[in-house]
Amino acid sequence: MTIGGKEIEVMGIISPDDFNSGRCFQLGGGSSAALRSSQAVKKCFSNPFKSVCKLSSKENRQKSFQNCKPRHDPYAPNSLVMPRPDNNHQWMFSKNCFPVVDVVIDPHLVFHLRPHQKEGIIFLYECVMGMRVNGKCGAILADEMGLGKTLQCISLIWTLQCQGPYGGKPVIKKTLIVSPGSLVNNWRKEFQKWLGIERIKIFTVDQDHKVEEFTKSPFYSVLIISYEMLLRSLDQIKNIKFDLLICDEGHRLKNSTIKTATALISLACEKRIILTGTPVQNDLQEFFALIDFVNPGILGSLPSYRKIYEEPIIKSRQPSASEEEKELGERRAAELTCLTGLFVLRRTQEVINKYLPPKIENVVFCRPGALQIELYRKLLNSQAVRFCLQGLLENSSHLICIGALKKLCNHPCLLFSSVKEKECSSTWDENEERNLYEGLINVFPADYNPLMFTEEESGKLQVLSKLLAVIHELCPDEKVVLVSNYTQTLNILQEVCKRHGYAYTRLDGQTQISQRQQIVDGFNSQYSSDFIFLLSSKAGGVGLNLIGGSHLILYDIDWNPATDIQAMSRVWRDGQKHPVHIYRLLTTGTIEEKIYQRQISKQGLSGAVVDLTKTCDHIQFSVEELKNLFTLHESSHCVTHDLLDCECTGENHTGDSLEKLPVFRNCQLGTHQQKSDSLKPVSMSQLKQWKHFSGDHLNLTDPFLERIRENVSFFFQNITNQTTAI
Ligand SMILES: Nc1ncnc2c1ncn2[C@@H]1O[C@H](COP(=O)(O)OP(=O)(O)OP(=O)(O)O)[C@@H](O)[C@H]1O
Ligand SMILES: [Mg+2]
Repeated sequence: MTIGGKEIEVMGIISPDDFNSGRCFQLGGGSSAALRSSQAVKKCFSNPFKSVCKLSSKENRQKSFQNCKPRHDPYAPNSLVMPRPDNNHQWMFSKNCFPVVDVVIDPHLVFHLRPHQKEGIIFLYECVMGMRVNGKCGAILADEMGLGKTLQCISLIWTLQCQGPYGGKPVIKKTLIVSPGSLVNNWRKEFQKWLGIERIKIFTVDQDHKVEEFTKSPFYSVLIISYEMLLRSLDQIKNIKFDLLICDEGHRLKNSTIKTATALISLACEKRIILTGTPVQNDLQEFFALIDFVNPGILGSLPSYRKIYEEPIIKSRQPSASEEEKELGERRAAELTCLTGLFVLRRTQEVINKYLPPKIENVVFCRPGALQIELYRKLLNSQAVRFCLQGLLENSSHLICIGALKKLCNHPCLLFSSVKEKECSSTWDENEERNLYEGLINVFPADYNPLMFTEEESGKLQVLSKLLAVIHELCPDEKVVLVSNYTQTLNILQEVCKRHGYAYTRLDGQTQISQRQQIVDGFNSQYSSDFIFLLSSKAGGVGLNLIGGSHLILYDIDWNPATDIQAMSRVWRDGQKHPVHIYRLLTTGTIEEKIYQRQISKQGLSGAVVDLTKTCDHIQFSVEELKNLFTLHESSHCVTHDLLDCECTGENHTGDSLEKLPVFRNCQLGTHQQKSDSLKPVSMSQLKQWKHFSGDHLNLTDPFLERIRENVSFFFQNITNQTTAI
């Protein structure tokens, strides 16, 4: 037949089943199962006599086979033995027909491993050995935060470096680990923690230790480098033959056009592992980039992936989708999950809950101070806000208004400084900030000095100050991690520490990368005298272990729930000895409550909001939404509670424990594989199940909350691992 001027010949018929699942489009046109190495494999022709001839001397052959013993006893109790390769794998990879030898994880490591880590190591081993997907050696380990992805990788590296299934010959010689700058030394520490300093020689790149040193020395087998440094040393790195590449916090590779991604893609190494605590399936395009990075070509080209998977899946989710479209989308999503599930592994925090102490999570609604309320009203009445609500201003002007309100919630002195700064700026006259700040200065006392700020001026600061005092008094051995998104706010918090004489340490974007681990270690050490760790969530939210602290206070809220949840996970981790107390401070009735509601409502969960790189700039607001954002609720104890349709009057509503309720993730691949996922914020209905009470409630059993109740209008509380709660 002729279609569009082209002559077409029908060569065969695709079964509806193969078409609907999308299998007919995959490599070789077979089923996805054909990708598994256990199925028929293609192997380039090689001379079948070559290897036999080489070993033709019986003596030689026997000699070399005699040495082929497992490095550790596979039959010892509790031994962790890797799966043996099947016949096809042996046919593909066994050089010189060496006998198959058991690969056994070092018992020294096995002793420490949690069950999920043992499974994870087997999974990684099978992936990088090409035993799960024929001819592909990549994996994504997307376990939630704190599950010990580092230890799983270290176990893999140590094993592959000393052992292999064919004649016991090591599989890898050199490994490249790329991580965010602040985690480079954490990797070094973890290597030392689990393997000591003798077993494996690792090299970390920094200002004083250049890649050349690694290249010249035969001792080192592992190179750890930050993403930034990698770009600078790419030429040298390209000249080194790495056998294994690990990208920590690798979700940053989700955009294949950014420099770091193109640099890493250009490396020849085919055994590639991405580590990330962030769910990877929230955006189908980004998902493709990550999958294509670890296993290039497995999903075909980007245009064909779009046509076969992305478009039908997205179409099927539209309310207007026909039954047929829905069915096709679901089948394609199922096929994609099935295919990628072979080399993507994600376990949730629940698997380590039982090893962790109780976690007491509080959302604390702080009453704003009088000056805050007055300034808030003034800002809402400004011309800039009014123009925003009429849709009259430029696209981004609402962001300026939101920024000002958020600053005010943290402390009025921050707003004062911004106004003063702008007054001096040359662009002030044309700037819409002028419309926003007009007349604001008059609300401040005439002699207002931002450096002499008081705690009473900010509801949250007052609560914070009391909270620190009660922790210091009741738990003198315990420490606090104090988190903010803003350096300026951290300055204020630091000043509060100084005024009260609390010893503190600080990590923010300006902290030298080389010093970061030292600061973290200092704080975690039992000998440290620091009481407070001031942390910028943008600089240190991901990957850090701050188990020295058992109280974590989130001073401000981010649009992106993932930023907050990442920060909150820094203390409730393996190794934590004390019950963990988390306090999330919000100013009652203000924009902070609105942002919180957005985090936990359906709307906030749409799209890829659980992605750390997404900021407020990505959010589109309708005029209706802006109206809601720019409203101050002065008479409510808690607007969030008002929205819950809860019948209680704030009289200690003891909800069910959150643990009983499933928490669902927002996964673009559909509902069929949704699982509990703690990176996703609680939903409105789950929050309703939390214990909650107004600040006026009489019987507060929590001594910490008791001390701050005067400035608090409402609390929500949830305890995880309550059975062991102290
Ligand atoms: N089996 C174990 N026993 C005791 N401690 C462990 C074990 N596994 C990991 N840890 C410790 O738990 C902490 C968290 O581990 P790690 O930093 O590897 O988490 P992660 O999965 O990379 O989390 P994130 O996504 O936040 O980076 C580390 O201090 C690590 O030493
Ligand atoms: Mg990590």
